[in-house]
Formats: sequence, structure tokens, C-alpha cells
Amino acid sequence: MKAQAIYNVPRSILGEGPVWDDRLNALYWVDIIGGKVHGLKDNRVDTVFQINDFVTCVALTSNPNYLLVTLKDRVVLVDVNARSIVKTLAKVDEPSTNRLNDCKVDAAGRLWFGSMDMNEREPSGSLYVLDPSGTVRKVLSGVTISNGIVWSLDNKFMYYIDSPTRKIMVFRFDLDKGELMNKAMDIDLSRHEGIPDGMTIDSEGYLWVAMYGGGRVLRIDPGKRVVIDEVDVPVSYTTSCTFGGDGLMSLYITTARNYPREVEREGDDGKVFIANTEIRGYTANKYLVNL
Ligand SMILES: O=C(O)[C@H](O)[C@@H](O)[C@H](O)[C@H](O)CO
Ligand SMILES: [Zn+2]
Repeated sequence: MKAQAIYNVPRSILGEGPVWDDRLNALYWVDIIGGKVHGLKDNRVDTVFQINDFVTCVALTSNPNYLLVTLKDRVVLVDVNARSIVKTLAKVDEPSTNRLNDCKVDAAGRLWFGSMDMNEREPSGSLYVLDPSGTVRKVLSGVTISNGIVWSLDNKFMYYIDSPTRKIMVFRFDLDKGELMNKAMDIDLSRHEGIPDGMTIDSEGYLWVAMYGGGRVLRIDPGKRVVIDEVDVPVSYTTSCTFGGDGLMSLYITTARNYPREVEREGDDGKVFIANTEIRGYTANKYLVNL
């Protein structure tokens, strides 16, 4: 399977965190370094939020006019029409050399979000959960680059990536409590090109993992822990993916430029790519807000 660049999207420095809003038929993604949330709807691109900070992840809420956005060390609620922050929902205490990174909403409407060492060396990062009530809990520490988060279709497992380990961790998951239980066997991706970054799941329960530096997205059977298919992307820094479009049958893939050395080079790196998988994805969960 091959992916193609969407011609009219801007090149991000570090494109990340794509999420499809099935209520609006819109794709959102972030440019972490550029400090932006972009939206794509009816073939039109719009910058829906911009700030002089890292914009590390975007998530849907139960109200389509509001998004959750994670910055360097905060989770904020953004009014999409006003393009501004309504309020800060949580702030985490992290070393100044850390920033937040990927996030995902679970089936109970909680936001899971993690942090990373910006030097990509120290295991100084953590994984947090923000409940709809506004309470934040730290659920894991000792993470170096917190990345992809996904739940099995029955919510009995959570899959989680700390990129430098080149593995997908598998946890038993308690959806009612929002807790990780015992760890099952990891899925080792160290024999594949690139390092595992963002991921999503399809309606058949298979994982799709963007391989940063590998220019591809792997489709993985998490039960057998094997790669069963892949999407070739014509640029190296594939960062994350999500299903969207008509019937959720297309895979949208974010990418980064080969920064900072080649920031000015022309090309498609940093754009969003699309692959027609003819496999259905799943609908993104929404964080529960009362507005
Ligand atoms: O894409 C991400 O999740 C991070 O924001 C990136 O910084 C990469 O993971 C990292 O650079 C890999 O080495
Ligand atoms: Zn990532």
C-alpha cells in the first residue's frame, strides 16, 4: 500500500497527533514546533489555533466547538470558533527539559497524555490521565519519549509506546477505573526500520504504527505480535496516523521535516499523507466536557 501527500496542506516542522472528527468530517493535527493546530475540512485547510508554545497534541471533546490541546506542560480547552484558550484544565510538574507529547482519549472520556525528554535520552517522562472531573493522575514514570496510545476494541488492553525502546508495551486495562493492570508481553519492533511513534487501531483490532525515520506505517496483529502489512510513505519522518474520510476508510499520516538541518529544503516532508486502506478505522473518543 502506498500513501500520497495531500497537495494543499502546509508543511509542518513536526506534524503530529492526527485525529478525525466524525461529527464534522474534519481532520485535526498539530505542528508541535510550529505551535499550531491545523484543520482540514471539505479540502480546505485552516489553522484553528496558534500559540507561542509547543502544541504537542490535540483531542476531541463532547462538544465539537471545543478541542483539548496539550502544550509544553499544560492541557487547555480551546474554542475553535474564537481560536482561543477558554481555560487551563491541568498543569503538570515536569523538568524544564521535558515537554508533553502524544495523547489519546479513552472510551470513558478521559485524556491520556505523556511527556518526553527533549534531548531524547533521560527517562524523565511520565504518563498522565486527566479525568472528565478535572483530576490528573500520574500512571507511569521512567518514560523517555511517551508516544502512541491505543486501546483494544474490547478495552481489555492498552497499547503504549516509549519510542526509544522500539517496542509496543501491552497492559491489561481496567476501563471503569481508568487503570493499567499487569503488563503482558511487549511487541518488539526493533527489527523494523525507524522507531515506533504514534499509532491507531482499525475495526478488525489491528494496530497501525508510524515508524519515525522509517517512512512507513506498519499494520500489526497484536495477538500474534507480527507485522501483517505496511503503508509506504515517500518521506522518512512518519510520526502518527488515524483513520478518517468517507466511512473511515482512509489512513491519514502526519510527517515531520528533517529538521533542523534541512528545514528549508523543498519537498513533501512535513505534509499529511493519505492511503486508501479499504479497511475501516474506529471513531475517535471524545473527552467529556460540560459547557
Ligand atoms: O514525534 C514525536 O512523538 C516526538 O514529538 C518526536 O520528537 C519524535 O518522537 C522524536 O524526535 C523521535 O526521536
Ligand atoms: Zn509521536
